[in-house]
Amino acid sequence: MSLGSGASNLRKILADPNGFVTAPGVYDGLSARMALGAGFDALYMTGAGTAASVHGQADLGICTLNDMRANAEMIANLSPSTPVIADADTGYGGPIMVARTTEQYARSGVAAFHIEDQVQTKRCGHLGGKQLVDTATYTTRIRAAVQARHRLGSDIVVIARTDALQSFGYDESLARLRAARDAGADVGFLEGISSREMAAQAVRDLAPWPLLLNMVEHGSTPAISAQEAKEIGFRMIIFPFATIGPALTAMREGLEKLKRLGLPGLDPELTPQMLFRVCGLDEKMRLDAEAGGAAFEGGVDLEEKK
Ligand SMILES: C[C@](O)(C(=O)O)[C@H](CC(=O)O)C(=O)O
Repeated sequence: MSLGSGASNLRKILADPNGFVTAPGVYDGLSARMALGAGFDALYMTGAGTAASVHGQADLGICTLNDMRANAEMIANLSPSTPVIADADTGYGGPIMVARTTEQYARSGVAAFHIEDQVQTKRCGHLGGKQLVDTATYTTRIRAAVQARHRLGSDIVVIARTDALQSFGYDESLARLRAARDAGADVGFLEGISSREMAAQAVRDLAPWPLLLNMVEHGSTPAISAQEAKEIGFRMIIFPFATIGPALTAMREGLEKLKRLGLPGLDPELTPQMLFRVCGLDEKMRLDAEAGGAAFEGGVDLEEKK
C-alpha cells in the first residue's frame, strides 16, 4: 500500500478546513529521527539549524542551494510520506534560480518550502537590520516557484514569507502577502509577528488563505503554543529551534561534565546500540535477514558484562 508522498499528504491536510500541521524544527538526520520517533507527523528543516550544524555558521545567507537541498533530501527520505517543510531562504537568486530550487526541492522529496523577500545577503528573520527587495522582485520569485511546480506537475506546497514587518509595518506586509497569494502561493508566512492581536488580525485579513506561524521563542514573536495557533486560525506552526535548542544546552552541559570528571558520564541507557536503534538499526538488520543475509543472525547486543 502506498502511503503517499509528503507533499500530497500535506496538501490533504491543507484541504481539510480543520487540518493543522505542527512541525518541530530539525537540522540533521539524528534530530529528524528523534522527532519522528516522538510521533510528530511533519518536520521543519530549519535553515538556521542547517547553517549551524553543517557549517558551524550563523544564519546569514551562508548556506547555498546545494547545502540546503542535500540536507532536506536526506531528512525527507528518512520517512518519505511524512511532510518535510524546508527553508528555501530567498530562493538563491533570480527567477531562474528560484525555478531550479523548486525543481530540486520537489525531486528531493520536500513537501513544502518558503521563499522570502529579503535581499540575497539575508539574515535570520529575528535579527535587526533586515533589507528587502521590492514587491515586484518578490512576486517574481513566488511566480517562478509556482510556475516551476506546475511545469513539474508536483504537489510541492509553495509558502510565501515576507520579512517586511520590521521595516515597513503591517499594511505593507499584508500587501506583499496578498501579491504573493495572487501570484499563486499556497500558504502565507508573516515573519516576526509581534503580538497575539497581530497574529489573529493577519489570519482574519487573509482568510481563507492558509497561514503558517513561525514560533521562534525569545525572538520577535510572543510564545504561542500549537493549540493556541490552531485556535487563532493558523494552519501550520513551525518551531525552528525545537531540537537544536535542547541539543545546544545538552552539549554544553555534557562537555562541562567531561572537563570536570574526565569522562562524559553518560546515562547508562546510552549505549552504542541505543544510538543506532534510534537511527534504524533494527529495520536494517531485518532487511539483511529478509534478503537471506546472515550477518546479523546473532544480533548486535553484547553479552552481559560480568
Ligand atoms: C525560520 C528560520 O528561517 C529558520 O531558519 O529556521 C529562522 C529561524 C531563526 O533563525 O530564528 C527565521 O525565522 O529567520
